[in-house]
Amino acid sequence: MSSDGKSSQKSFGNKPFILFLCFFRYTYECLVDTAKYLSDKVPFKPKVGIICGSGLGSLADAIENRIEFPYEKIPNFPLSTVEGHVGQLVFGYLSNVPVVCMQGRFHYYEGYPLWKCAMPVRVMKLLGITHLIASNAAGGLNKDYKVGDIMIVKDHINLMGFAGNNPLQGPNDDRFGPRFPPMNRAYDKELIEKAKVIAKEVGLGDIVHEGVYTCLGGPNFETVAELRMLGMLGVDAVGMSTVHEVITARHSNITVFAFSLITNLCVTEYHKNDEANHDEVIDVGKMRQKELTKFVQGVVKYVADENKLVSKML
Ligand SMILES: O=P(O)(O)O[C@H]1O[C@H](CO)[C@@H](O)[C@H]1O
Ligand code: HPA
Repeated sequence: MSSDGKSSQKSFGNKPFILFLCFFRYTYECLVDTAKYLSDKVPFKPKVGIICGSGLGSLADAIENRIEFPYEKIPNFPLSTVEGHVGQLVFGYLSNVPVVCMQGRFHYYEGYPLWKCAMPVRVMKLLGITHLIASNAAGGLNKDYKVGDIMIVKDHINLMGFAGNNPLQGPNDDRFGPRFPPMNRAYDKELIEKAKVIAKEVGLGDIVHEGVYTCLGGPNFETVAELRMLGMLGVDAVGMSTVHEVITARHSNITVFAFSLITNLCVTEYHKNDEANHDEVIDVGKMRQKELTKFVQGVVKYVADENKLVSKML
C-alpha cells in the first residue's frame, strides 16, 4: 500500500456502481468489499497466504481451527473449474501461525484474464498477509529433474508478459503498489536458503532443486520445439500459473516463496511418445502430499519465527 493511502484512481461512493465495475476490473474498493466479507467472519488476521497447485490441495488439510469459504460464496471471486482444485479459501492455523490458503487457484486457460487469476493475492494482502507461499505442478525441463522432485523457484520468465499480457496491465492503483514494480528480487533469497534446510529435515533433501519457472497460457501441454526453445532460454520447469500471482504479490510488497512439484518430464525428443496428462499430474501430487505438507509447515513456522508474527491458537 502507498504510505499516504492516496490513489490515482477515483473512488466511487455508491456500492452498486462499485460492484458493477468489478465485472470489468477489480477496483481497490471492490476488493475491499471482498476482504471485508471475509474478515467479518474470521476472528484473526492471516499472516501467511498459501496457494495450492494442481493436486496439492492436501496442503490445506493440515490447517487447524479451519474456517472454509467455497469460492462461489465469496463476492467477486472467480470459480475453480479444473480437476484437482477444490475451490475454497481456508482460514486457520498452520504450525500455530494464522494463515489463509487457496485450495485451488485460477488459470488463464479457464478463460480468466490474469488480473482475475491473481485477484485473491490482493484480497489476501488486504486481509493482512505479509508472506505468500505459492505451489504448482510443473513439467521438468531440466535434465537432472525426475518426477516427484521439488524445484524451489529462484526466478521466473514471464513469457506471457513478453506479449504484454500482465496482471498489472491498465490503470495502476497506488494503494496496491507502484506503477513500475521491480522484479529482480521477486523470490526471497533467505527463504530459499532456509527452505533447502527444511527440505532436508523433512526427508526431501535429495530431490530438491533450485531453478527457473515459466508460465505458458495453456491449456495444451508444449510441443517439442517449444520445450527446446524454453530450455535454450534457461527454463527449468514449465507451468501455467504462479507468475502472475507472484507479480501481483511483489507489486504489493508481499514476500514470496514458491516451489514446483515436478509431475512429468517434458518431452524434448521427437522419437519419444510419452504425453503429459493431467491425471498423472494429480497423482504425483497425491504421492508427495505428506512430505510437502511437512515442508510447507516448516517454511510457515520459519517465516513466523523470523518475522515474529503473532501466532496463537483460537
Ligand atoms: O500450476 P498448477 O495450478 O499447479 O497446475 C498445473 O497443472 C495443470 C496441468 O496439468 C495446469 O493447470 C498447470 O498450471
Ligand atoms: N507443462 C505445463 N504445465 C504443466 C506441466 C507441463 O508439462 N505439468 C504440469 N503442469
